[in-house]
Amino acid sequence: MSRDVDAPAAAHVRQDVSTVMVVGAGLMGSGIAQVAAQAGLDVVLVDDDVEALDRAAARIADSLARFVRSGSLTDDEASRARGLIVTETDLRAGGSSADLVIEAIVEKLEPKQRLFAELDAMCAPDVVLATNTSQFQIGRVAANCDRPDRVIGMHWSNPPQLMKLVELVVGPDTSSEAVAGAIRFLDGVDRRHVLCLKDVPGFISNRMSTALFMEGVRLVDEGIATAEDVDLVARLMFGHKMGPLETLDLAGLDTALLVSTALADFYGGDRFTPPDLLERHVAAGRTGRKSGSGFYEGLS
Ligand SMILES: CC(=O)CC(=O)SCCNC(=O)CCNC(=O)[C@H](O)C(C)(C)COP(=O)(O)OP(=O)(O)OC[C@H]1O[C@@H](n2cnc3c(N)ncnc32)[C@H](O)[C@@H]1OP(=O)(O)O
Ligand SMILES: NC(=O)C1=CN([C@@H]2O[C@H](COP(=O)(O)OP(=O)(O)OC[C@H]3O[C@@H](n4cnc5c(N)ncnc54)[C@H](O)[C@@H]3O)[C@@H](O)[C@H]2O)C=CC1
Repeated sequence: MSRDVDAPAAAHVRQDVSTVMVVGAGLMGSGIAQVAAQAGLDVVLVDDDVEALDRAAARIADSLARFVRSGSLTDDEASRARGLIVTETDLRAGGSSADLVIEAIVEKLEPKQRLFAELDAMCAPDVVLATNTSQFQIGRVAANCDRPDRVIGMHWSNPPQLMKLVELVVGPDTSSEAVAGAIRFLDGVDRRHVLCLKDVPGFISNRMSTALFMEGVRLVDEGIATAEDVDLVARLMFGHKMGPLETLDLAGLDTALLVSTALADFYGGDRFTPPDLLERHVAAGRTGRKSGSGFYEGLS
């Protein structure tokens, strides 16, 4: 097939990554930063909240120590990984040196769009900007960028340190070179990928999981089952490693509420609608492991 003479040539995309900037040092950003550092990459981990950076450093140290205890890492490997991560509150600290950026800030569209415009202005033109959004369409996240062909969804599973699957989401303008660069990076950090071929909210995984998670919450909210029994059905009948309510406590009820609300708004119907119980827990600050309680008590 001959190429349309008016079509712009595909922009060059940097394929070799030695420095990664991860923006957002919460549950996901800290885990992604750790995975990259364990693979020997330099990491600049940025958050606008200095306390979030302190919590991230503690979480990473704890996780590395667990890997040492289980024999998957030596002491030297753990301290090398820790030494490869620099924490910063200023985006510009990593903007000029990054070969790849992975955004993992709060699941709200405007802050993500603002951040992508800033990243677009400060990063080298051949750098891919990836978003770890749970459900926003990539075209919307990239709306204020001059490089939508170099923006991609890179949706990690929680906890990134343990989960091997990452979902790549192809936006309406994402180039095949950007997809190839993202795959090369994921291969290098020992992660498998799946490709979501259309830019739909929730992609593959969160259309599947949110429907299940919200149905689990609804069963509890309607007084039909306890959280324990809903989770036991998932574990023993379906063979899942964790039940839906345990997984929500792991992922963060606040993030899950943002995700389910956005999916319910987009798709309509009931399948993604957050039950009142989820809203009540979030309003009461019961956001799961990150706050110590959620569907279960005494979490850490
Ligand atoms: C919201 C979104 O957009 C999308 C999402 O991500 S939704 C969430 C998706 N994730 C899931 O569904 C997770 C489902 N759960 C699981 O796969 C597993 O339960 C799990 C991998 C999280 C933990 O595995 P497990 O066997 O159930 O738990 P557990 O026994 O506590 O841990 C197993 C080992 O990992 C270690 N471990 C646990 N967390 C760790 C961490 N953060 N870092 C390092 N090691 C860790 C433990 O110390 C333990 O080591 P030993 O075997 O040496 O004792
Ligand atoms: N929690 C989960 O299980 C999963 C979450 N995700 C997605 O990853 C992203 C992050 O989620 P979590 O880590 O759970 O959230 P979190 O709430 O733990 O962390 C978000 C961090 O981003 C920081 N932040 C917010 N705005 C910022 C900005 N403009 N610049 C720099 N830092 C900023 C906050 O201070 C906070 O530390 C969201 O898009 C979420 O939907 C994706 C997969 C799984």
